[in-house]
Amino acid sequence: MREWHTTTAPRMSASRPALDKSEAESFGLDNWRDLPRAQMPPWPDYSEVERVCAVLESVPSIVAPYEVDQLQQRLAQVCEGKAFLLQGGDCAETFDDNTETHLLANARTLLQMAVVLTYGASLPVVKVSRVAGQYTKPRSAALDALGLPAYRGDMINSLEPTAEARVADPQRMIRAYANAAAAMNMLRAYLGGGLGDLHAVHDWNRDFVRTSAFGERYEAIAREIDRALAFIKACGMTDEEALRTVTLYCSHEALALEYDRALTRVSDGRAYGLSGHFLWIGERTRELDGAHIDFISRIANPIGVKLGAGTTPAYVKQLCEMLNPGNVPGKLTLISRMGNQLVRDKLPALVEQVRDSGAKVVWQCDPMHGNTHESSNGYKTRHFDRIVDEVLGYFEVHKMAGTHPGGIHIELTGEDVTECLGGAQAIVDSDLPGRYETACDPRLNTQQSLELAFLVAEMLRG
Ligand SMILES: O=C[C@H](O)[C@H](O)COP(=O)(O)O
Ligand SMILES: C=C(OP(=O)(O)O)C(=O)O
Repeated sequence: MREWHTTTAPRMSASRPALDKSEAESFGLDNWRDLPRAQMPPWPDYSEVERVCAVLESVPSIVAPYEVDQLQQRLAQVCEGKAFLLQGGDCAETFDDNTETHLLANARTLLQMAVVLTYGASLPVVKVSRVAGQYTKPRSAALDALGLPAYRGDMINSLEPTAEARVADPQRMIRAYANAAAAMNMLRAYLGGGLGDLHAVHDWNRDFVRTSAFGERYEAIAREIDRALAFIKACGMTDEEALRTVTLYCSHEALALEYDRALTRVSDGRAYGLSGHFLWIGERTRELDGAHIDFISRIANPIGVKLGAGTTPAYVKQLCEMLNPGNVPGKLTLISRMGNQLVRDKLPALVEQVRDSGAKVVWQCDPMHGNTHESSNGYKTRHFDRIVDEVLGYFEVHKMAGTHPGGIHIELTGEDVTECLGGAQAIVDSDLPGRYETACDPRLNTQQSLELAFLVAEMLRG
């Protein structure tokens, strides 16, 4: 817990499922069931869903309430302009890729980006991974290009292109829970054991340092960190524990509401969605009178909502009132994803509305989802230049408004994939088939992610 050491012990009371229907009702935890619901998984047999949920209601949760509260406090720092939020990970986690290698590679990439941002911008960085639950995907169309039911994430159906594999299977929620629990268990073990140890920043990616133009810049930062560590040690000020350990929070889109509801627990008189620390609602499911916004309004977690280019100031006003009636800093994150061509036109009115109303929000930029196109050879891709340009536009808008550009939200992987174009490796259309491995949308690879971190650190300094 490098950045925010506290002397007060966290609250450790255990959480439990709602005692009965009336307690659940008092929190409104099931109101969403009677509301219109976009992107409903096409469950063939709802009684099977209910049986699965009964199991999930009694299992240990993925995260603990005190961690959720702690994240909200850290996001309050972001809200006040004293920290930066870095969120990233796979577009869609898969059961097959839930391996030690993949999880560590993704975590390392996020931690490296955080080092670049922390050092480059002299700001604490709150690190949130898209992990341990990012198993559902909203889709634009019910059928895919082959005419099969669309893949909706491993929690719902299988990517395998057969009609049988694409049937929504409630048992997959149990597998998603087991995979999420295993992922968190492993990440906690490695993070506690020194995965993010600042003394080892040189070792995190020797290949990257050897092969990338940005490797030398990264190594230069690592050398400076070494010197700074030697200095504070010489002054007798080293808090070894703070330098060795790091907190990485987990997050996912709250899309399959049955899953997130079944993992909701009560603690100290509040209902927590303990399937993850941070849950967000996507662009396709954010209707104010819809099921998703209702469910997320009932839980005590810090929450986010994606905002596309069609979002109006009136919508944002209502959203803030509904999701953060107490105007608590760190509770609500607004994630703009407008595309580089629209961010400068559409975001200012939203930022000004929020600023003028006094609503306390964390602003975050997702420069991925508004910048997707099809390559000449038929791959869903994104160009690095457009991603950078959207982040630039987002910084410009906040500079004009005098508000804090609180964070970024990225789809990335620590693998050397070829899914997004451009960057220092100058990936072009014909490179895409080389390692195009995503289950849904294209992710930045390690080099592109670090390159972006350097550019964002410069924007934050500027
Ligand atoms: O990750 C976001 C969405 O799930 C994804 O962009 C939807 O993709 P589609 O338009 O191919 O359905
Ligand atoms: C689906 C996602 O984004 P959006 O809702 O912004 O399209 C996502 O982040 O996975």
